[in-house]
Amino acid sequence: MALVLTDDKRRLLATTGHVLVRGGAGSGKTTIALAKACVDFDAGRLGAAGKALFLSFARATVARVAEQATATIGSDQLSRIEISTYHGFAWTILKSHGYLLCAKPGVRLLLPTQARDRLAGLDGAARFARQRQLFDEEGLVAFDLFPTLLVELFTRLEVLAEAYAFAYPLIIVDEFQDTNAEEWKMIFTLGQRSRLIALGDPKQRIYDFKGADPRRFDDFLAAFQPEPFDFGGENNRSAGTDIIRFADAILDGAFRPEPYSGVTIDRYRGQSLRPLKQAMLQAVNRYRRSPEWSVAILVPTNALAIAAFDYMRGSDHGLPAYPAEILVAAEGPILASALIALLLEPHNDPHQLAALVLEALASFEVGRTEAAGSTALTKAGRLRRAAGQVRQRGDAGYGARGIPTDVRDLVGNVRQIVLTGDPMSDWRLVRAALADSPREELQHVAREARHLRLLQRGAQIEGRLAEAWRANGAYRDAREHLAAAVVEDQFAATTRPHRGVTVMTIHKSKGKEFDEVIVFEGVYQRYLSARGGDRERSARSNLHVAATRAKRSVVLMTPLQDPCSLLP
Ligand SMILES: Nc1ncnc2c1ncn2[C@@H]1O[C@H](COP(=O)(O)OP(=O)(O)OP(=O)(O)O)[C@@H](O)[C@H]1O
Repeated sequence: MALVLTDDKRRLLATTGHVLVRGGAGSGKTTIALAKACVDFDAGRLGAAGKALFLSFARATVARVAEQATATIGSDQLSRIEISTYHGFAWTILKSHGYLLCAKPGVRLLLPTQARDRLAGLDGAARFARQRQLFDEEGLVAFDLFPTLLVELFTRLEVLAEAYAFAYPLIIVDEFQDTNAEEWKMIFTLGQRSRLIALGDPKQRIYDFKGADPRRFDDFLAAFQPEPFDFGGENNRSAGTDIIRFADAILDGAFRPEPYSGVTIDRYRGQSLRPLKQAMLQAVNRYRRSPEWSVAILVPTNALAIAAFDYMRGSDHGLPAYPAEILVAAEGPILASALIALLLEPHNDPHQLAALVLEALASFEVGRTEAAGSTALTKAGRLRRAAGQVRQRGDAGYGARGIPTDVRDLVGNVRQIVLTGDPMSDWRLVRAALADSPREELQHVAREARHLRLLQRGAQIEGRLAEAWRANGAYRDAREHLAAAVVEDQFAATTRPHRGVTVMTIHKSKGKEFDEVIVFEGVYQRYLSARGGDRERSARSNLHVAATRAKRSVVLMTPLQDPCSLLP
């Protein structure tokens, strides 16, 4: 790619202080920031050993940026640019120095699945207080606590802050519009010693519910007096189309009467996913002969993403199976897999195992969705009490019927299984035992566990289990092995950029780009959940982000029987 430089972009490359870059989707913010890092390196502004640090939220964004960088930047320059997620960067520091802030000799990550369990039912200040308590007393670090702890560490240990500033004299903060108050404090702290380049697009703010705030740009201007740049409507991603014009019109509803090139609105009939699959197959057909291409299916909810993914890969509805990939929050599958791992481990006492299964079921109930409702919390409480009964009273603790007795039967059946030492087939045997249970809750676990492949670490988990078997002739510590692989997965610096067809939620698509984007809503899983106020603003921003991911064309699908009112 030959870099096209406007006068403004040239001026940016020559700055020596803090910089704020605003600009629409695809206006080239990421690209110019990387070019700036190279210019600073060449001009000796990074010092003898300093690097430019590029911080982003999503791992796939990082992957795309890295790939882009590799294609356009020399290897000596590239070695002086470090690309990471905000979380990955903070964790690198906290895992080695976090213990200095708490009473424990070391710190451990509180995985999102565990966090959902241990923080269930808590909101706002109460949730934060509990996270703090888990850190202070147990050395457990929740993701939400990362920025706060990093600020504390750098404030108390100036020498550490100095060392990191020496290593990273230039820090580029991407997707600045979506930073919350704690993340902003972290950026503020980093900016006391390093030069900052903040990149953001107010129109792409889609994390209000996690504390993103429209005033963030003013905060930055006031705190750092950066040189401001605005690349406004420059469009490098979908040049030659009207995609950006259309996406901007989604924000205020002011659509023009003429059609928008590159944009199709498809009001589909019926309630099934068939029209979506047909649209996907048509898109694939258009790109079949290109060596590399990407099509994204973007949907409003996690559940719809999983349903669409299964539908794309299945063929029982008469359309050919297509090998799509998926990108969703994997908490449900991870918790389900933890339960299978537990059943794979050697246990002498069946009652102890049954109690652990009941507790794992409780964790699954509260942790598989983003925020557990009161029914799930009550049910989990009941399961935990049942686990206590079984532990205390053995056989007499199961009661006459209900989940505990089905768990007892499950444990009995699993103990009959002769494990082979081949992790994949043993895993499937245990999963089948769950699927065969008459109890819906246990069948649900089996269904969720099928989606463990959503995690990039399947092969690694298998390798670790195989090693455990070789060493012990049993899957000792299977849960630990699974957890270790999940931790690595959380911070895997570069997942590959997407090729072929990928299904994901709109939120997951932030910062990415694809040749073609199909945005789809079901009859019940809607883009817009309620008219007016914040809900409507956020639905408009989501659709804006979704549409602007496309390089060549975007198809927006909505049910004919009740079309989305935000579309023209
Ligand atoms: N100056 C430029 N010259 C040529 N191509 C460019 C230039 N800037 C960006 N591009 C291309 O345009 C596309 C979008 O650029 P980039 O990802 O930097 O935009 P962005 O503003 O960061 O987008 P978003 O906010 O949507 O993440 C990329 O494919 C990139 O290679």
